Amino acid sequence: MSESKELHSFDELVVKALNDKELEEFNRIYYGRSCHLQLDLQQESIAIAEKNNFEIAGYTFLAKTEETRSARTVKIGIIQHSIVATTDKPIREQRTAIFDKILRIIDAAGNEGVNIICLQEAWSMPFAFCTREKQPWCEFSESAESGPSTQFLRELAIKYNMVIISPILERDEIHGDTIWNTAVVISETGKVLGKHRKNHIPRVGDFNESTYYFEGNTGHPVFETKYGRIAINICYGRHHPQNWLMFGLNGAEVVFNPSATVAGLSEHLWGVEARNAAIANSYFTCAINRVGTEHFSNEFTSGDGKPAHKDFGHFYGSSYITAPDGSRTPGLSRVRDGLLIAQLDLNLCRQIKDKWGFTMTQRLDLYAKSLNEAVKPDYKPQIIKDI
Ligand SMILES: NC(=O)NCCC(=O)O
Repeated sequence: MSESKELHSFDELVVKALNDKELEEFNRIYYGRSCHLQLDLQQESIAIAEKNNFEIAGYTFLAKTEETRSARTVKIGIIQHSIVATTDKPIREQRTAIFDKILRIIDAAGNEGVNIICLQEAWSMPFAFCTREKQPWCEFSESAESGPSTQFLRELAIKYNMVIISPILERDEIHGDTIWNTAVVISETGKVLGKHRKNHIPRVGDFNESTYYFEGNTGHPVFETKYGRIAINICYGRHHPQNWLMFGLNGAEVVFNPSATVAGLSEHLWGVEARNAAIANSYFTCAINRVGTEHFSNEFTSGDGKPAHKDFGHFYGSSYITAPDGSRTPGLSRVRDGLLIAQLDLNLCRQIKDKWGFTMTQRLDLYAKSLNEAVKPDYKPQIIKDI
């Protein structure tokens, strides 16, 4: 299906199909709130979005007023975008074209006073891992501490007093020139606060990422920023509840899920996993997917019986944000670049822990013991047979 024939947006489909009363019921049952609380956006931001052809949307999540704690209001931004130059162009040209696009979107976010922003997985390059070719794609890899993406974003972080999460293809020159799929956290002072390397690497369909990099070795770090405690669960890690759990155990209040995933594979899972993680762990989650179809010069196959092809399929965008109570924003478009902003009160995390008690009742001690047994070579699964 060509891009123009792609469904524009799941939410648009629903809004078109339902009358006002039905839509209110749909929103209540499906999104956990009868109407979405819109965030008033500045005219200037809307103008930047129109001029540069990206969608901009903003929503609010409220928490109860507490007597002993003041509200901890923070504005979160997530960005989905397509690549700009074709994948046969020189690397610097491809990267600079993406930087130019992202600059405009971050300008709009800065204008909105966004405090923390996250880009999509491997945002500064095409998602070329489907090809299994090492050249030229490995050349997009860069130092997390001082590479072109970090240098570019560091200036914007300072300019807008914004924490920026930059998921890139990392080259670790100190440790054997190894390549990693890494999210770099840049603080509002422009300092690299730290990084997290993708824990779970897919081996499904055209996602041939294990050809390029290995499972991450950075554990489950939570970054204590000026605006709140944040973590990053990179793409395929969202299928693993334990990965989400560990970020929660380390105290995350917002977990970002920068992703790259395609329509044929995962779209029916997309609305479920990050949302479920928010519910199970009483934190906010931000699911971010890239958008568009990326074409490559040489055809490839992935041992899945599909005929050889030159594109990955359609990255369906649809980025969204979920609160700890399970309510969520509508998704961004399936076909357009977009900036989604949410104003949240982080106090909601503890309020939901108090209400539902999931962190209290999760029986970590029980599971720690059971898992310890289950990984032993002589483990006998606990099955009771009717014999
Ligand atoms: N980038 C990535 O990990 N994609 C895997 C496919 C999926 O998780 O939907």
